[in-house]
Amino acid sequence: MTSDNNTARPMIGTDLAADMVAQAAVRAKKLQDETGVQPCLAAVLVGDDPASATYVRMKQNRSKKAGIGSVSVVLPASTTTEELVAELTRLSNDPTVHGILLQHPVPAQIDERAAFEAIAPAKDVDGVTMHSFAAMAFGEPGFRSCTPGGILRLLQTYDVPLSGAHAVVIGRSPILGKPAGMLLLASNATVTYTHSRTKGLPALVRQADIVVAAVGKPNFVRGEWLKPGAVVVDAGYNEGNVGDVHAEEAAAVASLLTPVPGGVGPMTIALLLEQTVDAAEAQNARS
Ligand SMILES: Nc1nc2c(c(=O)[nH]1)N[C@@H](CN(C=O)c1ccc(C(=O)N[C@@H](CCC(=O)O)C(=O)O)cc1)CN2
Repeated sequence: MTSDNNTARPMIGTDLAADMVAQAAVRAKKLQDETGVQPCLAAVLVGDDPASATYVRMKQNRSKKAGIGSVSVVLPASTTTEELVAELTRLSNDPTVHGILLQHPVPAQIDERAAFEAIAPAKDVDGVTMHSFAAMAFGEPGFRSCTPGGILRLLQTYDVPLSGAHAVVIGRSPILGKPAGMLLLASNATVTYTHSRTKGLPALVRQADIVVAAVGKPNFVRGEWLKPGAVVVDAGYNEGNVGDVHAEEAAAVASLLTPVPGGVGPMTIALLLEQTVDAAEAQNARS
């Protein structure tokens, strides 16, 4: 239950992410010491969107701290689908590269799905290909889409009961809302997907034990939409470090709430690095 002066407990991603990166660093060093192979992540950025450039830089800085090599490919905003596919195919065939990430979004003229599919499944450490999505949907081992995978880790670490819980996911993007719902379903939650054309959204959200907001609109989810005691995951990364949930209002109603910044964001990068080491280990074992 909550009261007028309820304050939700923050579900902090920073510390957990730091632990994950530290563990990835230990594994990266072990692989390098034993085989001479340093895990390597290639980041592909198309165009000059400042936020995307910042996220790529953050991924590369944290890779470096974890002893993971990084290769950066920056392509002009005028890049065609064919040119991007050719670059991703080249990286897929490069034996010194173990993981590939294509920063989303790409400029409008590019067929983003075609580009994602040019990433070899064995190097899809960002979990964006149909191969990875299918493995996740069937509960098979494979790379998970990083933000949804990070959200699940956070919920598990904070002992949030998932089995039988009603989770409402707001947003249906292929790298966030859709896979987040599938992972919750695999943990036996009852999942309601909602999106821009959903009618009566506040009433649906009010039924949720767990809310995942992945809609890309600052302060979209209001406190009055929430059931008292709900667990609220804010996966928004809007300009100015503002989430999709009105944090102050939500804190007065929710039992657990991810902060922005410091919640889901760091978990996204930590899972990317963990999966890059997974990929390097697997490719080394095969060679
Ligand atoms: N190919 C991908 N593209 C995008 C993804 C993704 O997972 N794969 N996710 C988002 C953006 N994103 C990573 O790319 C991302 C956004 C925010 C953060 C983060 O850690 N934010 C910090 C605050 C940032 C700051 O301090 O400046 C936080 O929340 O604490 C990480 C990753 C879209 N594109």
